[in-house]
Amino acid sequence: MDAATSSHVLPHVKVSSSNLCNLNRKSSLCTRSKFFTTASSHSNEGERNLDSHSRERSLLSWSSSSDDRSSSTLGGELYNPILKRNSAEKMICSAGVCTFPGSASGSASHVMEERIGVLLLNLGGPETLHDVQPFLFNLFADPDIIRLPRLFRFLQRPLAQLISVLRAPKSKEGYAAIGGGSPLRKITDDQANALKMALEVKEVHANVYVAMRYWRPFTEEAVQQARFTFTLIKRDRITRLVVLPLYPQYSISTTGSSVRVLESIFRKDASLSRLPYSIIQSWYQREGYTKSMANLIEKELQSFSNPNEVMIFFSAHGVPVSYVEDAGDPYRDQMEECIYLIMQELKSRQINNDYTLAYQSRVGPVQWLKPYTDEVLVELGRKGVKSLLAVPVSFVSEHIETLEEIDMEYKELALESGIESWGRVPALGCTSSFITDLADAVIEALPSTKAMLTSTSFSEAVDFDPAGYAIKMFFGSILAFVLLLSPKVILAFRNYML
Ligand SMILES: C=CC1=C(C)c2cc3[nH]c(cc4nc(cc5[nH]c(cc1n2)c(C)c5CCC(=O)O)C(CCC(=O)O)=C4C)c(C)c3C=C
Ligand SMILES: [Fe+2]
Repeated sequence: MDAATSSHVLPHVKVSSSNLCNLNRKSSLCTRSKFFTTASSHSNEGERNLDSHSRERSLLSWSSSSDDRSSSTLGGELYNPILKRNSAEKMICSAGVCTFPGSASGSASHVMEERIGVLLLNLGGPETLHDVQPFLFNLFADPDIIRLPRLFRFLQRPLAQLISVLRAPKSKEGYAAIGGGSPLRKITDDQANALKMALEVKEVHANVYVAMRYWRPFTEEAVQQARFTFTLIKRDRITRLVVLPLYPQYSISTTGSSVRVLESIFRKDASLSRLPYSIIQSWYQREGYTKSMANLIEKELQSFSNPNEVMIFFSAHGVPVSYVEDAGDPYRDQMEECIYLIMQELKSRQINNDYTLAYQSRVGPVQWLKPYTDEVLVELGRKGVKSLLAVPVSFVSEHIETLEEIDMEYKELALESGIESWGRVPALGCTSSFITDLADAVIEALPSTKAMLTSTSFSEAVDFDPAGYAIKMFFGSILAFVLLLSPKVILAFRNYML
């Protein structure tokens, strides 16, 4: 994982948890009455089995009960949005410092200080052409990208080396065509800053961090790079973390992979394993996202001479079919639901265009999700479709697959196939309605943060590896025995030699 950071130290504000709520609402945040998110505090809930029923779907609502009025140690008037998860569980924020019942420091007798962190997870991309092959190596060395049977896992890295070397020339061409590198890091950093600002507007002061899965400017190993981010999270003494993958839909190959690495780091680190955190597994179903996408589509349709006749062409990054059919990846289901929700939103605005969904960017010899974007474009041209609006839907930043694959390759193919008018919806990037909604998602996820482990002893117990312990004990005993006897052994040896 790569780590770019945008760290702003939280104000040191202490609030007594017995002096909590003075609900003087100043923000639009508090006008919402109902919404839901898909936040989970356990990755294993999310990693392999994330159909819409098994995911934790929590209905949250804002409360403005006057019972919660009080003053804080800061004095003066406070703004305290209270987030209710259920009647027993409340998050209370004051001047950016939030209190949560059930947290170790949250008992009424404690004066506590919460430092909120948000960790954005993204894929990362090579920043120069020189980075392309090592970036591809990191990608293909990921067992969630090339899924080898356990028995053949030892081949993962040699295979990654081979494939990355073979793929690099084609990838380099693509990156060269978009200016010599991926724009992903800059866009993600901008999104991190925008999210921080959006949270500030809602009076939630948070540090926002970025962790990339496969690249950053330094050529370190993924896990070491991630450790860099976590060092910052520890340095900033974050007490509550919301993990927000920048993928609207969950896939084993994206969110699943990043979360797997993140949790393995947490598991091995005593202080991180006690940090309450919550993972927003997917957020394609949020109104803020679907409305923002619909806004972009509506706007772009206006650039056609006959907006009603334009085919809306959703193009999603594909995954191998085996992910969905064998490993239970919810990606396809979520993608279809996502398109449905966006279209519902458009229909509510009397936009009833034809639409279709296809999958792009397949790599390698296996079957990927169908239909394939290139084949559908040719088919649509053959059927007489004249105007087409491409909508990239699996990612919220511009990247090689929008800037090169869609804007260049697919556009050319479409025009060759008989499509006369071509348009493309930009990626959401820092669109304010979208970022504001991500801020809401973060706030909604705060009450469900939960530490991996809760006590030192338990942490030590989980770190305990019986096989390793037995080996260490065995060799340790031999060493101790030798050391104990060594003067005698040396003496005996000397006697023998002399
Ligand atoms: C939802 C988004 C993505 C899914 C799902 C996904 C799966 C996936 N990708 C590959 C192989 C490659 N991906 C590459 C680049 C790339 N992939 C995504 C997103 C998803 N990938 C993004 C945003 C990017 C671009 C980053 C950038 O630099 O701009 C590449 C490298 C580019 C290329 O050579 O085409 C490869 C290779 C697999 C195998 C996979 C699922 C198993
Ligand atoms: Fe990809």
